[in-house]
Amino acid sequence: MAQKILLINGPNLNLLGTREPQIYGSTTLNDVVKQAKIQAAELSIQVEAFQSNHEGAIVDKIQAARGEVDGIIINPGAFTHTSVAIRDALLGVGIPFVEIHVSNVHAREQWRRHSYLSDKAQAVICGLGVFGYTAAIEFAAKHMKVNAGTS
Ligand SMILES: O=C(O)[C@]1(O)C=C(c2cccc(Sc3ccccc3)c2)[C@@H](O)[C@H](O)C1
Repeated sequence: MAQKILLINGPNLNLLGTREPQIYGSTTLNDVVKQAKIQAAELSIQVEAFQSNHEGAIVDKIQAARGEVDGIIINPGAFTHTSVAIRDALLGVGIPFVEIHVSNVHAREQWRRHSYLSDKAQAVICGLGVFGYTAAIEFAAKHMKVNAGTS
């Protein structure tokens, strides 16, 4: 039974690879998603990718994933540090999730060190650059349960 993972990227990540390469690298989000899907397919995992600059759209996507996916990989971007709504949506649907950050948020501004999600995440990956997405897919393949609703 193939696993299905929802990959969510938050605000401004559509600009990944186009600006601030010294912090976020030069790989575009499109390339990250392409690579994630190739890697996942080799692990018999289907990846659905979603990016939005809007908090409510991310909440709606998480709610719609209930019973549909076995796990969520989320880079919330700036919403990491602000969004109780995304926290509540993730807790509400009960889908295990991995929080990922391209940069090492703990080596940056103080305010980036707080996440509204980390204490509820299965894992938090940060500072690995876009390899963090690769690591997250590998983790998901091994640790995210197959949801009965996705048979
Ligand atoms: O490191 C991350 O992946 C992070 O989640 C990603 C972020 C992020 C995502 C996209 C853009 C930007 S800032 C930016 C804006 C335009 C062009 C390039 C970078 C920050 C930060 O808001 C977070 O604090 C950290």
